[in-house]
Amino acid sequence: MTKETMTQDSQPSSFKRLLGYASPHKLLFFKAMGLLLVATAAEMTIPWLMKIMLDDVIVPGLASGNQDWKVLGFLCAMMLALYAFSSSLQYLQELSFQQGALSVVNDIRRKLFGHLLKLPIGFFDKMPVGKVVSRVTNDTEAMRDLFVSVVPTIFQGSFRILGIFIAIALLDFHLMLLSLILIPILVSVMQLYRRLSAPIFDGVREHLSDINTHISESLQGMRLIQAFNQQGHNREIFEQSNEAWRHFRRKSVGMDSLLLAPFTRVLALFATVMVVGWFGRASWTSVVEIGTIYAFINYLERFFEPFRQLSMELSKLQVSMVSSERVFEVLDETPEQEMESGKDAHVISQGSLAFRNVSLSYDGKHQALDDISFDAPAGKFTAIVGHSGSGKSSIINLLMRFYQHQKGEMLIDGQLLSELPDHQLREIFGLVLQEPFIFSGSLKDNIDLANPDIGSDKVIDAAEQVQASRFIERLSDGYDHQPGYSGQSLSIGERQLLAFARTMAHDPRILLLDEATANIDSETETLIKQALLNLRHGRTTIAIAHRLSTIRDADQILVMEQGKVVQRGTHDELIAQPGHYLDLYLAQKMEEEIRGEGHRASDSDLQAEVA
Ligand SMILES: Nc1ncnc2c1ncn2[C@@H]1O[C@H](COP(=O)(O)OP(=O)(O)OP(=O)(O)O)[C@@H](O)[C@H]1O
Repeated sequence: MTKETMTQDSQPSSFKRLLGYASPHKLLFFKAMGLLLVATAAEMTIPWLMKIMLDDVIVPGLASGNQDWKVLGFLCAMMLALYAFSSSLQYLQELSFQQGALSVVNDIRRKLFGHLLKLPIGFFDKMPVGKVVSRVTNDTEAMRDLFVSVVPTIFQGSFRILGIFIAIALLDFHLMLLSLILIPILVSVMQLYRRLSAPIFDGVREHLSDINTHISESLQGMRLIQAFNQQGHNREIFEQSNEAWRHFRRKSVGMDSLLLAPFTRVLALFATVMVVGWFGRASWTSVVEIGTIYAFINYLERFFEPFRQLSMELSKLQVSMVSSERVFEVLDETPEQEMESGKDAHVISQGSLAFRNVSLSYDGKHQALDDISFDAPAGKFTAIVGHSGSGKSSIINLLMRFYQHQKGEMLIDGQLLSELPDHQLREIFGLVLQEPFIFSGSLKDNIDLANPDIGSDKVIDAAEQVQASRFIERLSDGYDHQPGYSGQSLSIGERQLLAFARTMAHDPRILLLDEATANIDSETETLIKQALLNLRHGRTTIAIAHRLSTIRDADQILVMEQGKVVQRGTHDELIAQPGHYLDLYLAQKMEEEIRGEGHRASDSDLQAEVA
């Protein structure tokens, strides 16, 4: 199915679905529609009063030379009062529609964000941050228009058209029948507009979201852009997206002004000619009252007004339908298969882990993990090393249930890991990422993560145990310090220590560490090493290690290569045999020597150790 046909076919169901979101606020919408009906009825009565004033008061008064000023004044006052009444109700109905629409958008945004939080990590691999942001903000905002202007206009327009037909029928039934031919013509043009404009509006939204993606990526990578002198290149990419957006937007404006507005004007002219012709023919046989002609022309003008308004709303309708589809597309993504939170937690007393013939492929083609088996005994330190892309992080991804493996099984204390409810799984594992993420909020907020079981004492205790308290207490506002967006006011080492404190405070049974590769000064490095020792104490630990110097004390080291475990043993065992580990070890030693860090192991030490 092409995108175009998909957009066409899915619109009615999106429309229905969107209306479904209005149902919790139906009272507000019914109130708004009631007000709109009364306001429109009051407004529609004005030409009829005018007809009465002309035909029954003014014309007879002119003929008899005796105007009835009292009735004339009364009718004028009635018309003014009706006009004021209808205008006030119009204001109130707009207010109610706006309130209803804001509530609907609020509900959709809440649902969308809640849904995003449950989506598997794989979804975010496919969809860039900017696009996701665009769906939660711009697209939901565009959906608001549907309730604020499209639905009220359709409703009011239909009511007006019906009222006008009744009024015209009362004035001249045959002419009403003749006017009916205008309806299928107008409806067909609107259909044509809908078909032609859907892909154009889709293009507008798509390019807008490309612009957002590009802006958000550039802002996140601003340091790199400036450091690599990429400003010009970035501006070019941005200008391309912006130009593409302008192209589609211009097309959409062209559609509005070319197709709809002139067409309704031509049709209105044709209708006026038809009416004049009709009355011209009628006046040969009967005397037509001037008020009737006035009312007729007035109603006929009003007849085109709803179509003109509807045609203007059609573009908004298209935008909101396209936006709704984009929002529903995200809502229809299957959330991570959630193990029921009510399900009984398993008893995990030891925290031993085992992989049995586990395989994982992210894309169905390339094996990231290929038939992996190992045991990580309770309370012991298991380190994983290997070249970049060998599959180290994939092991952590599977344990945290960020991705689903295709073969094999993972066990925790001899029970299937897949049977553990989500909430228990995430409590058991403490994850420390290579690049610690710092949320906006205070240092305390970043340690307790709003967990009600973690009080201030526990926060301070955790920070002390991993030695983060040293830098925190040096700050004038201590634990209340706001480290800024992504923790920018903290050094890399401080961010690491803060992440350790966070994990320590949550007291997990099993630690999953992705060791930081960033260069930190030797004082911070010593601090971090000590903090890690404290953090690992009494916990099963699986650590991805990039620097072999940090894993000499590991109880076992798994060496990975192209998704397989190719060697396993302790540091001493592994450097005593040829293989990947020894190669890695020698390469790193050499690198340290070259960087002048060889004071820890001179050439002769190295050779002695290897021998
Ligand atoms: N989200 C993903 N989608 C598709 N492929 C992925 C994804 N994550 C990793 N891969 C691929 O799976 C393989 C193993 O990646 P993994 O991240 O586990 O390696 P790693 O040893 O941790 O590498 P590094 O040390 O560079 O972090 C690589 O070929 C990688 O390109």
